[in-house]
This record gives sequence, structure tokens and C-alpha cells, in this order.
Amino acid sequence: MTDADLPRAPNAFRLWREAQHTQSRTRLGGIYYLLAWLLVWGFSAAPGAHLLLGLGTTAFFSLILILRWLHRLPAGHAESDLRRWLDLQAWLVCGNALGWGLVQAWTLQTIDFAPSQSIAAISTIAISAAMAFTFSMDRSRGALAILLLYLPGLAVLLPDAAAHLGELATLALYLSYLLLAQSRSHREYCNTLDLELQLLEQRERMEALGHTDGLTQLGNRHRFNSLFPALLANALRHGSPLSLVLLDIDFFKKVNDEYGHAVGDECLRAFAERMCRAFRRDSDALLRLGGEEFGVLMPDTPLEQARQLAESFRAELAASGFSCQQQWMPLTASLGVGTYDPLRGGSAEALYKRVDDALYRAKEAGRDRLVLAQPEG
Ligand SMILES: Nc1nc2c(ncn2[C@@H]2O[C@H](COP(=O)(O)OP(=O)(O)OP(=O)(O)O)[C@@H](O)[C@H]2O)c(=O)[nH]1
Repeated sequence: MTDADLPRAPNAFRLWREAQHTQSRTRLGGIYYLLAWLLVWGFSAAPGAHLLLGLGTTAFFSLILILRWLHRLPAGHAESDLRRWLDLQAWLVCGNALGWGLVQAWTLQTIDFAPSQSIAAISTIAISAAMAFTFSMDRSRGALAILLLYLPGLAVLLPDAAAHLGELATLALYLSYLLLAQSRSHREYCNTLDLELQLLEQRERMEALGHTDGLTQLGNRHRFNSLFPALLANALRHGSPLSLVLLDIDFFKKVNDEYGHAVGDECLRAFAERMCRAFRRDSDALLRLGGEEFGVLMPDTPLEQARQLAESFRAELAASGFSCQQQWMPLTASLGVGTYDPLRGGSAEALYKRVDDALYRAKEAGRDRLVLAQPEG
């Protein structure tokens, strides 16, 4: 998945990231339960005497291990799919934890497992500590999984609390430490996610700025250079025409010279706004190519349609001129229009040159006019 495919809305991004982290952080967890169980069983006083329990528990931990391994993330980032995936993964993790809690309780009350009690206890401490620090994506589910590791053992010790006061107090202390650590690692996880989201948004803003002309907010030359070949390739693939209009304000230098640069800027902004009103299709790309030169890329638009739109823009501009600071001044533009015909082929550079030549001829012929580009030779 590339950055362009990442979910854009913050909540969708968080959910998608949570699912990703949950997968990478919980995939291997199941193996430790299985290994710990084999140690507990293998070092008990009489493993052979508990063959059925030993094999059954081995099968249980193996099954959850396989299920956790096979439970792969959904391909897209549909919210309902991700939530369902997270729910099932949490069931598997909690089921694993409860299974281990029961093993721990079993060792505490079965005399044959007395020799492996410390193996079970160390394993519980190691697994729960790992859980507090790695399963930090979801605070309540992480806390539940930790509690499930300890509660069955505590339930066995509680009826004879007086005899186990020291162990119970230590366990309670350690459990509260774990829950605090898990809550803290959850906060840190959320902060990291916030930071990642901010970075992503900043990068998007920077990219947009790099493609936008600061004065008119139209796409800039950089945007044109990346968009033009892409739209041309698209036109070729779909067999549809792509029209290009180049527009150049006439005698713009005079506006600057007579009224000042600020009015010149205002004039460029007003020109861009008029373009936006004239070329309204969502698929049209409006660009400022530099100075007082503008362009419009019109996908799926035949020459005649592009000519009509461009011509009505020109006529309206010439009729209304430009008003600024309670002054009216004439404003006209020269235009070149051409179309890429996918049947004839040709490159982006060739189309640009044909339309630019047409614009030059419009200037040469006296300005305030539209000239059609020569057909592809
Ligand atoms: N105010 C302002 N002026 C700009 C900007 N960019 C370019 N210009 C000016 O636009 C003018 C373009 O002048 P020319 O290339 O001679 O074009 P023209 O005066 O429009 O003449 P023709 O195109 O031949 O009709 C120059 O004076 C540039 O300084 C800008 O961002 N703001």
C-alpha cells in the first residue's frame, strides 16, 4: 500500500493503524503460551499421568496459535471489516490469556504440578509484562487480557487467603503496576499515532503547496508538468480526446506599469477567478503556467467544445474588462486551442508546441483572439 492509498480521515487512519499494529504485535504471542505450557507439563512430577490434559492443552494452545497466525488483515480499509478483524483478534488474545490463567490456577492446586509452579509463575509474569507494553493499542482490551492471566490463579489462592497473604499482596501490587504501565503505554501509543497523523497531514499540505500557485490558487507549472503526460496517457488508454487551451493576457506589462504591481496581481487573481467560472467541469485542470500565461487541460473534450468554451471566455473578458480600486480598464487575452486525438497519437510536447504556436499566431494577428492549433501532422 502506498501513501496515496492510506485512509485520509483521522478516525479511519487511527483504526487502520490500530489494526496494523495489532497484527504485527500479537501475531507471535501465541507461541510463548505453547512453549510455556510444554515446559510446565514436561517438568511436572508425572507428565505421563496427565497425558490427556497435557495433549488437550497442547492442542488448545496450538489451535489458538494457528488461528492467530491465519487471521490476516482485510485487504482494504473498510471500517466495518477492520472492526470485525480487531474484535476477533481480541477474542483470540483474551482466549489465549484465559487459557494460560487456567493453567496457572491448575498448577497451584495440583500436587503433581508443584515442581513446575515457579515455571508457570515466571511465565505469567513474563507474558503479562510483555502484554502491558506491546498490547497498548486498546487500553480496555489490554487490561482485560492481563486480568485474565491472573484472575484464575487469584481465585484459587483467595479461599485460603490467610495462608497466602504475602503472595496475594505481592500479586496485587504487581498487577496494579502492570495496569498502570499498560495505561501509560497506551497513552504513549496514542501520542505517537497523533504525531504520525500530523506528519501525514503536513506532508499533504506541503505537497499541495508545491503544486499550487500562491497568487491565484490555480495549479502551477509543476502541476501542469506532472498532470499533462498523465492525462494524455489516460486519453490514449480510453480513446478520448484531451483539449489544451493556452491563454495569455494582452499587454499585461501596461497594467503593471500604469497601475502598479499590486493592481497587476489583483488583475491576475481576477483573471483566474473568471477562468474558474468559465471552465467549470470538475475534471478540467486550471493552471497558471507563469507570469500572465494560463492553461486549461480538458479531458474527454473534443476540439469544437473546447473552442466554444474558450471563445465565450475570451468574448466575455473583452466585454467586461477589469475593475479595480474604482477604475475600469480594458482587459483582453489571446488564446491557442488544440486537441489530442488518440487515433492520430503524438506526444504531450507535440500538442503543447502546436497550441503554443497557435497562441503566438493569435498575438501576431493582433491579440484578443482565439486561434486553433494546426492538426497533428
Ligand atoms: N503583477 C505581476 N506581474 C507579473 C507577474 N508575473 C509576471 N508579471 C509581469 O507580466 C508582464 C508580462 O509582460 P510581457 O511578457 O511583455 O507580456 P504582455 O505585456 O502581456 O504583452 P503580450 O503578451 O505580448 O500581449 C511583465 O511585466 C512581468 O513583470 C506577477 O506575478 N504579478
